[in-house]
Amino acid sequence: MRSIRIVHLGLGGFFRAHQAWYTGAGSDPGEWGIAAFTGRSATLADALSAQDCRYTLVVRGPSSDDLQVQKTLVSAHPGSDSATWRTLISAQSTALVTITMTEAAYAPSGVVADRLVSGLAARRLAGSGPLAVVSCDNLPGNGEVTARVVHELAARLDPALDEWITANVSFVTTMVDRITPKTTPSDVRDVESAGGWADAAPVVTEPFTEWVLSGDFPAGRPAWERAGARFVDDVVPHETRKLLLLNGGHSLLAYAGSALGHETVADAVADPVCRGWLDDWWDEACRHVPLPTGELSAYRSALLERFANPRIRHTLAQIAADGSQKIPIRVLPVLRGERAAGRLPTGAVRILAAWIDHLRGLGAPVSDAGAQPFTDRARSARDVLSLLAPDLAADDDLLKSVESTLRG
Ligand SMILES: NC(=O)c1ccc[n+]([C@@H]2O[C@H](COP(=O)([O-])OP(=O)(O)OC[C@H]3O[C@@H](n4cnc5c(N)ncnc54)[C@H](O)[C@@H]3O)[C@@H](O)[C@H]2O)c1
Ligand SMILES: O=P(O)(O)OC[C@@H](O)[C@@H](O)[C@H](O)[C@H](O)CO
Repeated sequence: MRSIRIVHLGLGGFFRAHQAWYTGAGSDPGEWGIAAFTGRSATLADALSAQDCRYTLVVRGPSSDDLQVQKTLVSAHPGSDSATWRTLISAQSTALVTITMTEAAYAPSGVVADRLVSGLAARRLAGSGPLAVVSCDNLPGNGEVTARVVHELAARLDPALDEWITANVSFVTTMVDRITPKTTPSDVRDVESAGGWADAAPVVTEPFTEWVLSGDFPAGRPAWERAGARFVDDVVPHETRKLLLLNGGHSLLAYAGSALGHETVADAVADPVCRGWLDDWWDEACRHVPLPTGELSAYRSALLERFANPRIRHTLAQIAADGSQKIPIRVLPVLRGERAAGRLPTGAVRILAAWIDHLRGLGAPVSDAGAQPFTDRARSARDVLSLLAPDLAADDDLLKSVESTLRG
């Protein structure tokens, strides 16, 4: 019998390639079972439930696949099943809540705050004691952000609950990394012919994986370090490296690469023009990552190989989504740092200009719930900048550089 010790919010591809894989590799069979909830729809929960929650993880290298059937998922639920959510969070055996919901879900009173506060209120009433909440989204200080939105909502609804959360809930900050594109119908067909069973919900991921965590686990945790996870006092240097170099590089390719007609990350990095742009960006970004130069050079080389993996079809359209949430995290810190140092960073400017071009209709389509105020202003780079980063809007040299880089 697989007992549920972890409840996950945001049942998608990444959670199944990353946290679920670490949990399977870092614990004995049946020891740390996971119950997972989708954001909204029942489709994936139903598909997984129909196959006893097992699924194939396809670890796709540049020349071959390694298929591994994953068994740590015990139950899968639609996000709308809030009664089961509260019951599972309230269970004494539950030690961890993990989250992969996208950046946009961490808005004040947004879905992450709402679900966590309702679950934690039920746990408090059940007297089930402390647990850890582990955010695995691409946000700087994701543990602190989660704590902030949860405390804000709880304090407004019930100050006694807020006090209980302070005393009982540990918010762990993590850097997560494993490139995991959306599963396609052809992935499903390939897994059926190679794996020998009709898996309706396989996940394709790259061989590389990284997880760096900082925080307390008052009710215990799997031995994730057995699978290579690292526990550190300070996640910041690791997350800055990853968010600026990997995610910032992805955003560059998503906007500037798709405007050149490229469809995937691998297509874009095979184009010497995009490669040159990536180098410009990485040269600038590296100046703002507090890690030794040698470490950054090695990371850049490895990253280029990962991006170039021709068998991983990571679409630029998927990465381009939610730019209004991602640009401030992935690009603005470098832009601000470079301007403060008196430099005009062409790599960062290119990402900003390419994002404005994307808002104007060039390249990947806009898919972003927060885009409207920016698309309304997209004809004026000054207006976009004023809304995005009011502190930079009066910087005429920067503005001129953005305007002269625009294509649309
Ligand atoms: N895919 C990757 O390579 C990768 C790598 C590192 C980190 N991540 C993080 O994991 C997140 C999820 O990635 P994924 O590939 O699993 O995506 P996915 O689309 O497969 O799954 C995301 C889940 O969250 C839900 N969701 C998303 N936004 C929501 C919202 N605003 N409200 C309610 N539900 C919402 C979706 O319905 C789905 O259940 C990313 O946004 C990122 O923060 C992904
Ligand atoms: O997942 P998002 O939407 O935050 O960003 C898209 C990609 O940049 C991202 O998913 C990377 O593939 C990932 O962060 C690699 O670990």
